[in-house]
Amino acid sequence: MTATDLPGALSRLRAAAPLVHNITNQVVANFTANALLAIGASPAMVQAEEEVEAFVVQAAALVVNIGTLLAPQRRAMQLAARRAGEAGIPWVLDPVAAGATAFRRDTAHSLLALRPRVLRGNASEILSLLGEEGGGRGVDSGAAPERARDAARILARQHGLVVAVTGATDYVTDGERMVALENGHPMLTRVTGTGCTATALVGAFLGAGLPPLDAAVAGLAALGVAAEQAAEGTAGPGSFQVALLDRLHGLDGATLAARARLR
Ligand SMILES: Nc1ncnc2c1ncn2[C@@H]1O[C@H](COP(=O)(O)OP(=O)(O)OP(=O)(O)O)[C@@H](O)[C@H]1O
Ligand SMILES: Cc1ncsc1CCO
Ligand SMILES: [Mg+2]
Repeated sequence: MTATDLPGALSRLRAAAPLVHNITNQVVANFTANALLAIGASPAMVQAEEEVEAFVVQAAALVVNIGTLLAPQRRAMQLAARRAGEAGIPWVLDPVAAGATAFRRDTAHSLLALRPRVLRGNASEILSLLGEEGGGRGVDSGAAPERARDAARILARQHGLVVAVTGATDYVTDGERMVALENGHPMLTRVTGTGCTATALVGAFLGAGLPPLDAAVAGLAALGVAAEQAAEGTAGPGSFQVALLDRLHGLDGATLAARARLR
């Protein structure tokens, strides 16, 4: 995956308009649904354990995010992830605050065992999944993404998936290749749920049929470039958040390729 592949990835997403099934947290449900619509996907937030298996098979991809985890929701996540695996529907895991409590840690590990195609977290979350001290504070990272690069590579190999660690620089690895992305803007840390949005966008590219590494790079690049554009001339987090939706909607392939800083 190089910057020149990004326009094709974006057109593919918009042509497919994939139905993305989200089981996510109550903080970001509205914003991530809007971000998915803005980029050209079709979001649905469906989390009752009674219906997630019947729903997920209608979707192109599943996004699982443990941000405001409750026991019934955890059961729904496990049911949906297992069914997605059986049906060959790709899914992405966001292990929000995985190191903070045993409940989150155990849930994240049980979901990892169900083989998501992509795991996306901040550095503290990725470190904690490998049993290392990640220094997280609640949902926020206390470590630089560079510290979690090795952990990401090991987790990717152990579980046979793609791991994306986000921060000032994002790193995406399948255990062999390592792509670094230098897009984004500090304002992304002043609005809640931008990591969750990154995860959902990765889900949209998975749903468009991209291979996991390409989907992760495309999702993070799209968010990073849209955020840079959104930050131009906004006064603070409120207007930035609104501008981010506008920029995801207006994002074009040529601009994405020109502004993406991949190495
Ligand atoms: N200092 C920074 N400069 C530029 N971009 C950043 C910076 N920090 C984070 N980002 C970007 O912000 C987005 C969210 O990443 P982050 O690592 O903050 O996720 P997170 O901690 O899971 O967030 P949340 O829990 O609020 O959803 C990513 O696209 C990342 O590249
Ligand atoms: C603030 C917050 N608390 C639980 S999930 C969430 C959204 C960012 O991860
Ligand atoms: Mg997060």
